[in-house]
Amino acid sequence: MSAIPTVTLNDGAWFPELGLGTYNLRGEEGIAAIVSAIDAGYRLLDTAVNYENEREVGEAVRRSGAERDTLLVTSKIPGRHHGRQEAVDSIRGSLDLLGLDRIDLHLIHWPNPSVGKYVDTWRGMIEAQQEGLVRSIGVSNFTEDMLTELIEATGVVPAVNQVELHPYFPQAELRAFHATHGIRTESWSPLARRTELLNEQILRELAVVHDVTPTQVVLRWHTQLGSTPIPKSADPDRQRENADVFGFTLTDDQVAAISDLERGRLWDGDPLTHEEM
Ligand SMILES: NC(=O)C1=CN([C@@H]2O[C@H](COP(=O)(O)OP(=O)(O)OC[C@H]3O[C@@H](n4cnc5c(N)ncnc54)[C@H](OP(=O)(O)O)[C@@H]3O)[C@@H](O)[C@H]2O)C=CC1
Ligand SMILES: O=C(O)C(=O)[C@@H](O)[C@H](O)C(=O)CO
Repeated sequence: MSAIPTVTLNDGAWFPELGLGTYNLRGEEGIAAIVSAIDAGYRLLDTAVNYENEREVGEAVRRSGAERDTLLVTSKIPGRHHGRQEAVDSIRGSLDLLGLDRIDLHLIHWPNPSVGKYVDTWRGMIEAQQEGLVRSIGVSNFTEDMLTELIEATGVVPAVNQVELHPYFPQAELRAFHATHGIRTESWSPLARRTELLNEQILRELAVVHDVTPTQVVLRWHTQLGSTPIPKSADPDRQRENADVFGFTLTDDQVAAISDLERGRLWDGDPLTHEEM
């Protein structure tokens, strides 16, 4: 397997083209799963206050023996920590749990528009970045209008927007907006949480054409769209399979055929209404 390639974010930081989701990876089993992913070559680890596993992620970083600067840890501010000072305090809390002296990428987990504090939260993130608590700052589940509001209010463009994105919900318009503004797209639930997606006929056919698995076809589709997928797997074999997607290339027609699976969001994840405290 070749190394996972990287891109450069709008703040100059490096960022992998594929990472590991860690939702539900907890306890000793969770630590072992994260260490096995690092051993397999993963460099980007995605956690959040609300996953209640920041301690495990930090422990996995230490146990892996990998040089700290070769790893990139992402965490996220939950809705109940929205507000300028609350955001800085939340980041300090994440640093304590992780046991790290820096978070590489910090995101606002959900905009929670009914609370009306995401711009203040963003100002707190900017302060935390200036203090050196976090290297890069970004958001998750933000719409074009919300991104525009942050940029107009502060002049600081989020480095990343992590959103629901998979072949059933390719998010073409939002990705185009990101491209225009230099925001890196990151795909959550990139495998659509192993729903019926992996049995789709087109994915099975393309897997045969490229001598890979349907999962690898999906993950390559993400990277060719210019988005960083963060598949979660607790299984070392599936982790290796998921990271080994840079040795083949889908044609433009094949990318388009996968995008044709579009049918919309799969869960209650509309940023205009979803409240995640
Ligand atoms: N910002 C946000 O609001 C959100 C962020 N996220 C982030 O995105 C990450 C990924 O999303 P998630 O919802 O976990 O869903 P994924 O789309 O990554 O799917 C995970 C599921 O797929 C299975 N799986 C993984 N690899 C394979 C494979 N090669 N073959 C077959 N099955 C496989 C896993 O099982 P197994 O472990 O047994 O391999 C697990 O059941 C999360 O862990 C989290 O970090 C997720 C939701 C929202
Ligand atoms: O896993 C996450 O990061 C989440 O935010 C999830 O709770 C996500 O919001 C979800 O499952 C939406 O239905």
